[in-house]
Amino acid sequence: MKMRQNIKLVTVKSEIAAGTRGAGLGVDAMIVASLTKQSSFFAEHSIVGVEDVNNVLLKENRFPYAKYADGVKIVLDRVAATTASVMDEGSFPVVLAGDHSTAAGTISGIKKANPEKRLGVVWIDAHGDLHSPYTTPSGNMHGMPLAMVSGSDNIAQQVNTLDEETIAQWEAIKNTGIRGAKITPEDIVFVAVRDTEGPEEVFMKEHGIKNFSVEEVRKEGVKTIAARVLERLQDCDIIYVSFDVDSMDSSISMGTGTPVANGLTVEEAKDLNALLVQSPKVCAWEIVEVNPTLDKGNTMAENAFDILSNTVEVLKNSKELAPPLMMA
Ligand SMILES: NC(=[NH2+])NCCC[C@H](N)C(=O)O
Ligand SMILES: [Mn+2]
Repeated sequence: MKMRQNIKLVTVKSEIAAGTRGAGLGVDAMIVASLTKQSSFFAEHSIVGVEDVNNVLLKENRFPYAKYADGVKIVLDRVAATTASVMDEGSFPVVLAGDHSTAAGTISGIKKANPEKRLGVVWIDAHGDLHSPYTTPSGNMHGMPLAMVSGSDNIAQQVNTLDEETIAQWEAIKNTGIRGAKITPEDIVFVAVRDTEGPEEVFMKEHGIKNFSVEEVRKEGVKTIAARVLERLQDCDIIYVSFDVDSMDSSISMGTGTPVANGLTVEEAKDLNALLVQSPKVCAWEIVEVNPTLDKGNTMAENAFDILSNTVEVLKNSKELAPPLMMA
């Protein structure tokens, strides 16, 4: 069975790790966008839904430096289990999620299904999402997925003092899917990152994490950048691409929780994702952080849906590794 002929949409309407409310509505906003565009995309692909625990937002948060960590752990476990089983059955996971913390669940699931494989990550985002509870400026766990999966506390850059319970939650989160780190920081490549804090910057430097800036993308062209991204991950066996819509410019749409100026255009983001998924090593793709409650009209979701449907179309028509991935 060919994975790419068997796309599985994994929907995760979770928003508890974002600081602003509404990202949980992002998936439905993309479905609305597909209807506006009279597309049958959501009828053409099978969908598996991961249940959220957004009701925890009605309760008091107990972890100031890892907000709703116990709820985040529940969602990550579910996303990891679903991603692993989608891959085990020979399907290709396309994850549509609310806040970006879910990416840690996806990565954990990929690694669970492919424990012997070296996994590389392409992170297209305005943010580095490399914080731990020890360094976070906000306590919002959507700023932490890459630390979760690389097992990084970044203690050298510690700014927050944690209580025992927060430490226990964080340790549990780092062991999602399989025990310990799923990736090494050296196997992360950033595109369009332009809003980072000191501890993240030190960490990036320490581990030689390359960011292809928006300026570089514009100067060298999307095609060259896609090739350079993949070249940096050439020693990885499989690759996961994570697309945060805040990688795009905030003047196009404010429909995301943490918008940042000077981002990618919709066309650049669309072309970049399409070029990346043509690599046979790409084994999962994710789109996150659409928040229609912050938008004018449904602009962000409409752009996100264009990128989603185009990426899936290109995926289906491109070569993949010989199945099963374990043997490749
Ligand atoms: N996935 C995201 N939108 N992340 C935004 C993170 C912003 C900031 N670095 C923080 O940790 O609070
Ligand atoms: Mn992000």
